[in-house]
Amino acid sequence: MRAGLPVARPGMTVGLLGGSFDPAHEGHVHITEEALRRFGLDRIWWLVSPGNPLKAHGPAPLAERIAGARRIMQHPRVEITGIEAQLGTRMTADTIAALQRLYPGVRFVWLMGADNLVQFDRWDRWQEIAARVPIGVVARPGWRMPARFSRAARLMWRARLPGLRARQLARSGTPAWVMINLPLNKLSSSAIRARRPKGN
Ligand SMILES: Nc1ncnc2c1ncn2[C@@H]1O[C@H](COP(=O)(O)OP(=O)(O)OP(=O)(O)O)[C@@H](O)[C@H]1O
Ligand SMILES: O=C(O)c1ccc[n+]([C@@H]2O[C@H](COP(=O)([O-])O)[C@@H](O)[C@H]2O)c1
Repeated sequence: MRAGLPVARPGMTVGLLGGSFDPAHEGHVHITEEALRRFGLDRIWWLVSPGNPLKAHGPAPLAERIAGARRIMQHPRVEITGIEAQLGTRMTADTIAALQRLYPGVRFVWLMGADNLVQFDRWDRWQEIAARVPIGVVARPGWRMPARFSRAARLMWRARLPGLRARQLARSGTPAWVMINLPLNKLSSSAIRARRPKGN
């Protein structure tokens, strides 16, 4: 195990929530707590990303975003990490491949809000991601239907599990994905940034 990386034993189920977290907010906390429970995960690791490859403008400095995430998300089974910066990966497919090499026997699940499923087919090697790990999608206000009818969802339709089987997701063969409905939370980082006084 590389120094500074979180610990996980073979057999454990670990959800990965990647994001800019610029800044982290209660919506992230809410989906994390729900995902732990609804997908029956042992751990969730937040992967605070060096920067979304599809976004033109870089986010706030990584250390600042990690510190903000640690202030808001405090849970014994949740770890806030800068794994992608540590591993030198930027594309999710590379991050997952590296984690699977580093943690043999750990069952990873990729977590995302429904808005991310809508653009998932534009991610680098997205089908490789779906072949590597099951995917847990959580509903987000305004995005449930666009996600359901997205290109990625259509192409992966046969791999979809019904919501009632969400707890089996981590132990399912791939490709497998499920979209769960939660009490919705309207918060977003962009709305928080838009409310900030200019220059902050
Ligand atoms: N309120 C929410 N409900 C459901 N999913 C959410 C919510 N907020 C964030 N997510 C999900 O959390 C992950 C990380 O989100 P991210 O850091 O991009 O925050 P964001 O609020 O979506 O930011 P931005 O508004 O800048 O796009 C993504 O998969 C996103 O879909
Ligand atoms: O690998 C890709 O091509 C890719 C394209 C867009 C987004 N992602 C990942 O999706 C996660 C959510 O990104 P964001 O910026 O919407 O918070 C984050 O982990 C990004 O690295 C990954």
